[in-house]
Amino acid sequence: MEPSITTDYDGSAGPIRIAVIGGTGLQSLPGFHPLTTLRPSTPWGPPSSPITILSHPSPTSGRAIPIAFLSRHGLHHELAPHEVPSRANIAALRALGARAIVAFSAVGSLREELKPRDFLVPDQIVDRTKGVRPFTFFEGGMVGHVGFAEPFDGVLGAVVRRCGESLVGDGVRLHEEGTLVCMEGPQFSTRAESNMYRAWGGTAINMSALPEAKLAKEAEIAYQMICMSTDYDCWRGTEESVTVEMVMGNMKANSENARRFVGAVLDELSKEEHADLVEAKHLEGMIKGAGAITAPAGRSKEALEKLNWLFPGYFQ
Ligand SMILES: CSC[C@H]1O[C@H](OP(=O)(O)O)[C@H](O)[C@@H]1O
Ligand SMILES: Nc1ncnc2[nH]cnc12
Repeated sequence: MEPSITTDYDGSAGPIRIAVIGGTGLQSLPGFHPLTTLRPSTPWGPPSSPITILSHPSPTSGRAIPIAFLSRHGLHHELAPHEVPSRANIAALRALGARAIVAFSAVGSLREELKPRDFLVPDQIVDRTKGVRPFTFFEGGMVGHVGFAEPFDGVLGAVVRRCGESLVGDGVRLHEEGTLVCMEGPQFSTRAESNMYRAWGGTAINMSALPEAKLAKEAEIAYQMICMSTDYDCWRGTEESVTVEMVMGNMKANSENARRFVGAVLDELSKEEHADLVEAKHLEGMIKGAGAITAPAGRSKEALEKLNWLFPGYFQ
């Protein structure tokens, strides 16, 4: 099976290494110059949305760097969290060349100090999805086990955390660490659940970190989620529980900050000094060992075909 990316992108702006996944309220990246739009297909189906290739000028060399942008819930937020085709999303971005992904997410705050409109760069995840979402590339005759102790990429995370200065507004803060609880949804939590997540040490809650982060790990892609707090979920007895209007209202009101933050992160990642990071050189080949547990005699042709689409030449 050949990679079947329909590529109008002629590569003239150089290889695509950096991708942004937009979440709720961030279906596009206004203010960035679009070069082309791609409609890729993958062995796991089409991704959530067309992939826009944007041109971003490197602040150091002035060179235009191509950035891939994908909208997690579709162009019009038509995909529920459990319907997001995360395997296709990650596979399509990797096939395009992306090795560093910055993923945005609107989250509920589980901590007083994480105020609505504050940002959080989490370093841990607790999985509260229910096993209904496809969550691995390794199945059907090719078993693989990757380490997930660090669900986000530490090197990419360090770069993202340095960009907090780009945020403007009264008291808007960047919180540099925290545990993200990823629940199944689409219904929000009960108060008992919300209090339990707080007792577990959760900092914030969303419905999108998984399986996205797991699949990026399997795909040898440096991945960091950037969260914007939109509500206090339902644990605070004193005020109204989370609603969609609350989430969208805060996302909209703070969209300029989200855009500034992405811009600052892209500025930083476009610098020559991060060339190895955006190629994820530190992860290259990692999956070869992790996927070698199935002896050749037990490997199915179908599984090998799919995996070789994603990792050409890795597995025989
Ligand atoms: C509209 S509130 C719930 C919705 O918002 C978050 O989306 P995303 O992570 O894509 O920004 C959350 O995960 C839920 O999917
Ligand atoms: N309270 C909440 N729970 C789950 N996902 C969310 N996304 C934004 N707010 C949320």
